[in-house]
Amino acid sequence: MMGDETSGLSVTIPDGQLAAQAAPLVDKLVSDQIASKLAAGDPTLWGPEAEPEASIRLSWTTLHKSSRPLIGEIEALREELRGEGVDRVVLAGMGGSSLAPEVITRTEGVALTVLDTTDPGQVADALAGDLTRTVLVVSSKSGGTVETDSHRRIFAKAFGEAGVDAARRIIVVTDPGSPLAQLAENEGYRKVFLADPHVGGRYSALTAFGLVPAGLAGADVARLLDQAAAAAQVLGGDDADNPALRLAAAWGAAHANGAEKVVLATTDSGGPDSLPGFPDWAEQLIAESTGKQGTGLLPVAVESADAPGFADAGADATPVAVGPATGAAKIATSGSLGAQFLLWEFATAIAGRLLGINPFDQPDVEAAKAAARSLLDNPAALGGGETPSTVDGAVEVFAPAGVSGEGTLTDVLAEFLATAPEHGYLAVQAYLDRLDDASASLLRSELARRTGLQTTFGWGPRFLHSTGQYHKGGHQNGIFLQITGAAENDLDVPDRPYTLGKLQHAQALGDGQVLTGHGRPVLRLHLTDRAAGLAQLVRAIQAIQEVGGR
Ligand SMILES: O=P(O)(O)OC[C@H]1O[C@](O)(CO)[C@@H](O)[C@@H]1O
Repeated sequence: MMGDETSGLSVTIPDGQLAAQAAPLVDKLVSDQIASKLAAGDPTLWGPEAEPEASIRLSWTTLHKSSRPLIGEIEALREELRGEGVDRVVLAGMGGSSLAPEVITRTEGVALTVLDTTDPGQVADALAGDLTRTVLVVSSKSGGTVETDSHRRIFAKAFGEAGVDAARRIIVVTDPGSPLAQLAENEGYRKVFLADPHVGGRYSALTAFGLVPAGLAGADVARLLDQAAAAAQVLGGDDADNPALRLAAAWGAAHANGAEKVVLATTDSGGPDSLPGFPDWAEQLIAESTGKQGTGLLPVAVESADAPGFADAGADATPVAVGPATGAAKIATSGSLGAQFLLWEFATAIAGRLLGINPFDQPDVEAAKAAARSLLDNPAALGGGETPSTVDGAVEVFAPAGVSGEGTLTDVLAEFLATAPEHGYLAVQAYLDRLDDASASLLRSELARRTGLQTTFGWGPRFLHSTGQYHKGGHQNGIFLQITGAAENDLDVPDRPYTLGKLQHAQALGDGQVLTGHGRPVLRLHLTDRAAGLAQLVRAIQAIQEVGGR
């Protein structure tokens, strides 16, 4: 039964100029009946080339109905597990297989341990929790994602060592017929939830990928579907007030004016409509959907509406508030989480039409995976062959061509940052532990403030399944600061010829190679002591006086 949720959805465009530029685009979308056609699953909206993919990717518009039967199954399993004293949920999944459950559980204040990392320390911390009370949800649409498979192997072994029957503690979410579905059957895993294969990973928030881990952790996932159901009624309407048409048109108009970055901040922090972490989810949706063929929208998730990048956004960026329109916001969206999931999905798919790209493929993601694989196959290329151009304290410098990489860390950074083109961007990519090395994320605002560049921050390899597509496929005006760190205690991946630390290192070097192949500058800073190196890095950034005359 449906709840009595109203969508409460709205998109406001406080910037008068942007609103005026978006209005004719909205009118055109209305007269072309794009909203109703999208809601009805019309695969022709993105042109003939995109049609084959679109025809198997549009079931997300009706998940508020088709996912309903899942709720009872999830609740029954949750009760069964609780009855056995199992109340700690660990989720192994990358990108679309973990970002939605993370934002759902954060919004509801429910505990979920998310593993979307290859950092040995972070995985070891998750293993150190009480395994007798733990259930592992292994989520992978393709069933072949190396990070997720590694987590499964490591946990299966650890359960066994703790005297826990691993097969009873592993729940799988995957697509029908995937290698993981087969493996789960062979291993006798407790339960397999098969998701709708006609929904891509980044549109899968309301499929089993979003609902199972969040529901097992205790989130009210039925309410989420009620919220989406109320929103669906509004979002499928060919009406100039349709919030998805307004959002897509505003992005499209801004992009046409050279503002290809959308800066995302939640602005109702702690309030009744607070959606903590929503920008991290939206980041994948927007970047993987639109960042291709040299165009796209670069999402820049920032700390708050007061943060550099949002408060002082220049002509190349549009600040978007998730929540009330505060400060410099040029666009603001509000509504419940279930409603906003659907709003942003509709808006992103429609923006894809305005930008002339297929919003359902991710043509450049595979390149980094292949580069990492080939490095793992050739261990000599991974280990120690490179010589740093400089070592400053706990930081080894590996500079790109054209940057001397000499002098102090501050000199190196200033020289590197000066390579950014006007209205380019800086991507900070930290292959570290996002809990123990959390202070690394502070580098984003420090660098944005000093450079005036739109600056993204991503944990590696998590961002490879999110903004990674855009960095290779989108507007080619980024510069890349990679941070890697020594792994104090590495972890073996059972029955694999590599450790987690080696995999993490290969992922960083592999993605660096691919970016370099695209002609992008990549500076890698390797921290031989993580805490000391991070502290040193903050001080070095604070000492930067001037970057390329900015
Ligand atoms: O669910 P899977 O198949 O493990 O993939 C995880 C993520 O990896 C990507 O394919 C990109 O690498 C995403 O689109 C997806 O959400």
